[in-house]
Amino acid sequence: MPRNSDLFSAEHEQQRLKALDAYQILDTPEEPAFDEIVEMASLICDAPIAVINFVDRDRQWFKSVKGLCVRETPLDISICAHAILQPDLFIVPDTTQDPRFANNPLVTGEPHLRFYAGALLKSNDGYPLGTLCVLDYQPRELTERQCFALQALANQVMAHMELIRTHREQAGLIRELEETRLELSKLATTDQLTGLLNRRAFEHRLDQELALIQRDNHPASFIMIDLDHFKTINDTLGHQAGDKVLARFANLCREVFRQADVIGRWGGEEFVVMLPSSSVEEARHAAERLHKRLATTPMLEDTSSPLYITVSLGICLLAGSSTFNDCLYKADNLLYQAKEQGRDRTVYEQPGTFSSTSS
Ligand SMILES: Nc1nc2c(ncn2[C@@H]2O[C@H](COP(=O)(O)OP(=O)(O)OP(=O)(O)O)[C@@H](O)[C@H]2O)c(=O)[nH]1
Repeated sequence: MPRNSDLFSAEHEQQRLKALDAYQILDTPEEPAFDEIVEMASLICDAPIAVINFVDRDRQWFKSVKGLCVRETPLDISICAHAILQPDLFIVPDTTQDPRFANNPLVTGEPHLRFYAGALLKSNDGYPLGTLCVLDYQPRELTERQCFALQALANQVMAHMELIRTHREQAGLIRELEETRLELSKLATTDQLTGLLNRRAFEHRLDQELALIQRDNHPASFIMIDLDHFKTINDTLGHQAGDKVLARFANLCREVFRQADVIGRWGGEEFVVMLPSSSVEEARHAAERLHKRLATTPMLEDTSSPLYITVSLGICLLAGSSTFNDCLYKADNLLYQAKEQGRDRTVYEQPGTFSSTSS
């Protein structure tokens, strides 16, 4: 809460302007709620001019105004700038008789203001932000009841501004919560090292695809991929290098497979891909692309010699009659065969038999 002795200090002025900025009221459009208060002030005080006005850095700005056709005036001719330095209602019965205002251009020229009464608009931490004021073209006074009403209306202006501020802050909090929720849901579905879907999210996506397949009967293909001799990479180059390889491999998969294909990290050095509306033959083509790319793309380049890897794959059909576990079992079996047959190859399901292609 500012002390009276602080009222003229530069530091107090800085704090006051900060308090004003916090309401984000300056240069906002006219609003009926404020216009009605101004209308009531004019009516109750029987004054032709009424203004809700805020004292800014080098201007006074009118949120709502009746009886004048401007929305701001320079600070050096502002009567309100004097009003906000007073602790209470500021009344100038006759401006021509007050040495502070007798030469003010608003008094000596248009609109020839003669009477001023301003009630403080105070922030909730006590800073005077502006006034609700009434003005007249002739010298006069306000009754005690009018003074009371003017201050009560000024308090209503501030109560309304507090409400707007609280709404804005709440909206900001809701936005932040939503962002956090999205972030958390991304974390819950993403494998941190590779940025691919994690096992749980992949399973969920595959269940959805199975439900679709059961409806429209367009089978998908499922690929299980395992990096060959990955343990050797960890053992010879370290776990960190192993991590780099996994991340690089995930990026390569993103490039090799189509946008519509769903790629996940099943765990360790095992990856899974679901290719919607694709035959095993189509999946096999994608697998070939992967083998070829791996043969020409080093996974690590900052080693003594560039590191290339190979992978083994199992491909099966994901048909409407399958369950996820059937499919997993089949693909795992096919992958096992690929390893058994010497690695760096794809074994794929053919009706009734399993077939293998070596890369
Ligand atoms: N760097 C790293 N290594 C991992 C991660 N997850 C699993 N591994 C390692 O992956 C290796 C897998 O080894 P194995 O299951 O023996 O398989 P492999 O060496 O690839 O041999 P084959 O699959 O038979 O070709 C183990 O050494 C695990 O510690 C990981 O997130 N980062």
